[in-house]
Amino acid sequence: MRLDVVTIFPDYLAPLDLSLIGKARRDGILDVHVHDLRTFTDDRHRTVDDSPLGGGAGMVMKPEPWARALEHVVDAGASQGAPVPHLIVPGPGGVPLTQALAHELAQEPWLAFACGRYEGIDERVYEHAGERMPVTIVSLGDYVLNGGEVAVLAIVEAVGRLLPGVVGNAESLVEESHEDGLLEYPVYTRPAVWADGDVVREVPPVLLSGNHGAIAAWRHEQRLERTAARRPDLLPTSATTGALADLDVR
Ligand SMILES: Nc1cc(-c2ccc3ccn(Cc4ccccn4)c3c2)[nH]n1
Repeated sequence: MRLDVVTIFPDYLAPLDLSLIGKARRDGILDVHVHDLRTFTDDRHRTVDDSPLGGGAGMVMKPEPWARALEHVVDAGASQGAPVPHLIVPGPGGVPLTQALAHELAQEPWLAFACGRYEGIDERVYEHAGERMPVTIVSLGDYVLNGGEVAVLAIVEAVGRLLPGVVGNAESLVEESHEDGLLEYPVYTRPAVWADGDVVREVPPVLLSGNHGAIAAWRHEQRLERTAARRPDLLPTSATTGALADLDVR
């Protein structure tokens, strides 16, 4: 998979050289290109922003540098088995990043990311790009960041780890939070008895029993309990189920 990232803070994407994503790049699973938006300015001050038309606080990112940058990305990556990338633009008003969306994006051969800053990017950039490639605005959640770079790091990690060969043991991707609608079970390792100062902390005995059926059952119960306690919205409510049954809704 090819990834192109356009940003005014290229160094913000340095973490993509580290850990599993960095290894995926070295293994040729990911091909990441980071572009400095200021490369595509045409004035000696390398201006990327201006005051908002219609007034208001802050600054807005100018359209021309973005149009030039996206044209460069399309031209540079044309040999990707896809003529254009799917452009992902992080924004507080986007569709939520979910595990399902991460799986969808992991099927694509080429993603491009536009990292906005200031109060956002001139709306005509989305129109211009949308006439040339698929564009999706993606939100990490209902809070406001200062720019798109942190969101891109999160999206690249969520998508990249789903690619074959990135995570050593693919089984570890299965019983994770949000993969099958339940939160993950608690995990433990040695020592089985931890002398934490004057407190002795033991692991649940079932985990030491060697009874794999009992361990699996305990872990599933833990997932149900945790989900009910922390994310009841993820559980099919009995009331909802009842109502649907009453309405005979298929
Ligand atoms: N889930 C998310 C994503 C973002 C995000 C992504 C990109 C940009 C570019 C600029 N800003 C700041 C800003 C502030 C006010 C209104 C609009 N944007 C961003 C915020 N915040 N929360």
